[in-house]
Amino acid sequence: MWCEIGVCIVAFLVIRITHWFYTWSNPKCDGKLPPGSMGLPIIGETLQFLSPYKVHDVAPFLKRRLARYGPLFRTSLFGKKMIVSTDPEINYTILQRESTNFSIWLTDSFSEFLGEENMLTQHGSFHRYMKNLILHLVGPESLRGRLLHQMDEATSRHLRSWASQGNVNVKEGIAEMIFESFAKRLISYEEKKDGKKLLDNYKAFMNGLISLPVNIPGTAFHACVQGSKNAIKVIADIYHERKATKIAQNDFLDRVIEEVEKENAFLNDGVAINMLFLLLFGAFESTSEAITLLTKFISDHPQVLEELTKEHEAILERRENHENSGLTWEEYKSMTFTHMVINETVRLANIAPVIFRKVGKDAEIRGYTIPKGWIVMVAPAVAHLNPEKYENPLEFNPWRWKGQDLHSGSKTFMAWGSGTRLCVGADFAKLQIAIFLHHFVINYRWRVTKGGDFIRRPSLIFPNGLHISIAEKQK
Ligand code: HEM
Repeated sequence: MWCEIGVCIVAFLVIRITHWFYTWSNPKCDGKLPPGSMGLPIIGETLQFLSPYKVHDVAPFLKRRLARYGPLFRTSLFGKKMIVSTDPEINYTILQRESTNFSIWLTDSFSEFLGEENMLTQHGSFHRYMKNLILHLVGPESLRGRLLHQMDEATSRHLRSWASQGNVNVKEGIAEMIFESFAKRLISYEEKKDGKKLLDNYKAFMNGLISLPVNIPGTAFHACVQGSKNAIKVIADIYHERKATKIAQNDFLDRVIEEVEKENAFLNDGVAINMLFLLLFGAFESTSEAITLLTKFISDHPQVLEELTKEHEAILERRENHENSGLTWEEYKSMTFTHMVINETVRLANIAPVIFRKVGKDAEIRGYTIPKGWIVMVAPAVAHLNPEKYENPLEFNPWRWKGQDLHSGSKTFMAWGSGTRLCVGADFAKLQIAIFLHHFVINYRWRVTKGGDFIRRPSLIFPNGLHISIAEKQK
């Protein structure tokens, strides 16, 4: 009898598990789902998606499914049901329809600590208000005014210090440089003086940002959550102290507190602190990745370095007072080849290789249903590396941008995003890259000594940094 009961239990379990597998693999939908595979229950195809590769090419995960299912397919990643779009038209439509059908979605690592009160998940008038507020910090007016001068001074000072050391890891050196000047401008934080390890906590946060959401000590996800909590705590302490003491520091935090204290204020303490945290993260990590990759590219392509040097030396020659005057906005705007190099770098870097949106209501696209509650993963990197749009797409060739509009995106160039969520820091990042190049190519001799290899998961990682030897040019 026990034996029969045992057989019944096993049979029951087999049926339940088979049923579970079946319903997982064939999700219900009022319409026709795009083709694809949901992978294993819960983990879906996350491990395949995160498996590292070493070329600036379309991720093998996407390539294989694109070949098998076409540009729109279903899968499951990070425990969520997903539709992946690699098609530029569909990507564009989805990113334009933010707030109506497709709202922003953050991986569990992000939302775990940001909660509901964060600027990224805001919509409509509140989102527009936040964007305008941030533009006071990094918009063209601010860049043309104080920031250009501050960034110019900080960059030239850091490069001099690199040269006095003789060697530097560009990835770390640039990240520290941008972190230092941006944290100062944002909340008057100085790592050396305040010593609260804000930068280290950011690094822990970034390392686990795209990882399986397993919050157990020892996992990247756990370190990520801890790092973000610690970083937010440092920022919150600075915020509350400033609010209590009311001692103005002439930084962005003064402005934020002014907004919070307005009658009927849009902004509250929680959103303000999260915004400061996100801005500092956005500012230094992405821009330092772009500059590191760019340094590697120009080291591998001497003719690009030569053309850049010509452009920047010509700027100096046109200046009336060579020695003392810093870079001007007009000079920056005249850097046509530099902007071609920046576009080519961000096209290949694919710093944001995928962008996520949550589906608010069922949508029909090309005869398929994108069901409410699912996540859409837009992959602009596929268009950036499409040979039909970019000849020899894996080649670093800034000249391909000649004669093209260098300052706006398109369906096949979305390195800065598209639609209402277009990167608010794009002008800041481009200016920082241009200022770096200006000093780097005019004043220094340098060569790569170590590192420069990268992996993608699919975000860009430099496991060994990029080390250069550097010395001032003899004039
Ligand atoms: C090379 C550098 C950078 C790249 C490639 C980049 C790329 C992007 C992309 C693709 C988006 C759109 C995300 C989406 O649609 O969900 C975005 C949004 C954003 N970026 Fe950047 N970014 C860079 C630098 C910066 C900098 C320097 C800052 C801050 C100073 C910044 C702040 C932001 C913010 C706050 C958003 C959200 C905008 C919104 O929700 O409306 N980014 N960025």
